[in-house]
Amino acid sequence: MNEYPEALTIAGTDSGGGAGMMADIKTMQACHVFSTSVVVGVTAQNTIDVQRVLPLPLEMVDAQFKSIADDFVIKAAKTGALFDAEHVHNVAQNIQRYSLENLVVDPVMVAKGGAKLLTDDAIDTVITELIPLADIITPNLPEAETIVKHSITDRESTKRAAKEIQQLGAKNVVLKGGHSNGPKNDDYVLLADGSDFWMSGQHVDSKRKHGTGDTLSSVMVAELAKGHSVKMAIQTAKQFMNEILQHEIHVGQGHGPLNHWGAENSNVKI
Ligand SMILES: Nc1ncnc2c1ncn2[C@@H]1O[C@H](COP(=O)(O)OP(=O)(O)O)[C@@H](O)[C@H]1O
Ligand SMILES: Cc1ncc(COP(=O)(O)OP(=O)(O)O)c(N)n1
Repeated sequence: MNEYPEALTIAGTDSGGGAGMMADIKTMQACHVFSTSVVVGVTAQNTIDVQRVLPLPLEMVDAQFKSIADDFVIKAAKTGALFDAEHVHNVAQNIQRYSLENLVVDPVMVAKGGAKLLTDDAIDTVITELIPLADIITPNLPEAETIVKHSITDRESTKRAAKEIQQLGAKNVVLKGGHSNGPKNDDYVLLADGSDFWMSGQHVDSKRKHGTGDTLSSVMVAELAKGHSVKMAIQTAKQFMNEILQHEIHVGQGHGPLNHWGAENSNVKI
């Protein structure tokens, strides 16, 4: 009988199948990890835009956490879009109630099309309640700027921001460079022991990048669930991203989804 580690995504759905929880589940499947899910909210979304957002009642979120805790052995988990302060608070409480370990926090704020997936007044709750629980946090550049409340313009300010986010309580910080304007897509990593490094990625000029952040953080969750180190999980995630960006699929008319099969016959060890 095959055994697969069990992991959890706590996030919102994307009806278009490219981002959010759908990207998480597809990624973990590609990494040979079994993904369970707590749906925090539902979006009506496609590759063009987000048309509607509906956070679920808190008691339904609680019920899903309980269902999972009653049955599964969750080795690693991640958070994605959490929508508002009430839901961020609820999720932080449930993570502690069920002692979820190996937590990757993707502090999703805005979708690529510009739709808000976190209200402005929820930022403080993310900072005070969720970030301190994170084993790894994976902000993109605008999210990191919102958290540290200053702009990030170069490598020095990137490093300073990562340090500030670590001081808020996240053990390891991956500051993603996908929104930088340069020819490179380097991500900066600051580990719990204070060591740091840059992960490089050649810029891929593509419209089909919907769900990049979800996919990157989900590989980390999958690799942590297998028992790999934080450093290895982060490096594998970047290799996976670099690989699948080379293998576009043509779905939808707007910002198309990534190809989660794209690393199948590659050298990426998943
Ligand atoms: N055009 C691109 N070429 C290469 N790598 C990219 C590109 N866009 C994003 N990435 C990589 O994808 C991952 C997700 O980054 P980013 O797009 O910044 O996150 P988010 O989806 O949360 O905004 C990072 O590792 C980033 O470097
Ligand atoms: C429901 C939902 N969650 C998260 C996102 C954003 O995902 P991300 O990986 O940052 O991808 P882009 O939207 O930036 O392509 C989402 N859109 N929907």
